[in-house]
Amino acid sequence: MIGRLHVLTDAAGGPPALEAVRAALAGGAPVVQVRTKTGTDRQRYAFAREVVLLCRAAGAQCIVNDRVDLALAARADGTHIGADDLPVEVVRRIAGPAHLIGGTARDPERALALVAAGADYLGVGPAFATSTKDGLPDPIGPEGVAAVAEAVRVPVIAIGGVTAERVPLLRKAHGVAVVSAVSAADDPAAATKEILAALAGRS
Ligand SMILES: Cc1ncc(COP(=O)(O)OP(=O)(O)O)c(N)n1
Ligand SMILES: Cc1nc(C(=O)O)sc1CCOP(=O)(O)O
Ligand SMILES: [Mg+2]
Repeated sequence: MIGRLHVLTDAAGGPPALEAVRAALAGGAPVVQVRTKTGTDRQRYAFAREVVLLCRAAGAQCIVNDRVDLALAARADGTHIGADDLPVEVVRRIAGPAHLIGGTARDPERALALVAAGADYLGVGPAFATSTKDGLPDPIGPEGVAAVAEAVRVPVIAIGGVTAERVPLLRKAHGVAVVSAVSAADDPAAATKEILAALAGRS
């Protein structure tokens, strides 16, 4: 089963992003997603592999965004697949049954298609407005997240503008994914703990 808090690395990667990963793991993050958008494949592989090793030492799961080849090369636990990446059924064929596969869904229809294709969990958003990623559609709100969660049997991870204060609004989600709430925090370990406490306090 996928963990309830996914801490996504800052897209720039490199030593500052690794520091944030160390802090998030120290704060108890159960899942780290390697989300790099720049650099050579060699650099991206090296970064992913370092994160995998840190996660392994901390007992956390490691997911690689976009690229199943990097995920397998770095021996990550899974891959998160977006609309422009290889199709989920192809990733499943390449990666095998034990590999965790997440897919991005913004509505129940897409969510059902991703699950039918073999997704183990769904990232659903943007739950709230965010400046971390350009070109996103309007926020779907907690109601949009709930509509997807009610349509599928796999865990739904809400993403986009999620903060510890907003976690109670996302009652139907299995968990949440964050970038800035941890990586831009003054104290990323404390921020991670705060989000975990908010998740634990929902039920
Ligand atoms: C948990 C989770 N949910 C959604 C996303 C977004 O993925 P994607 O659509 O591939 O967009 P990028 O992150 O690649 O910009 C995610 N990464 N994680
Ligand atoms: C990478 C990403 N994907 C989203 C989606 O809705 O698919 S929202 C998002 C950015 C999440 O960053 P923050 O926690 O700083 O808002
Ligand atoms: Mg992606």
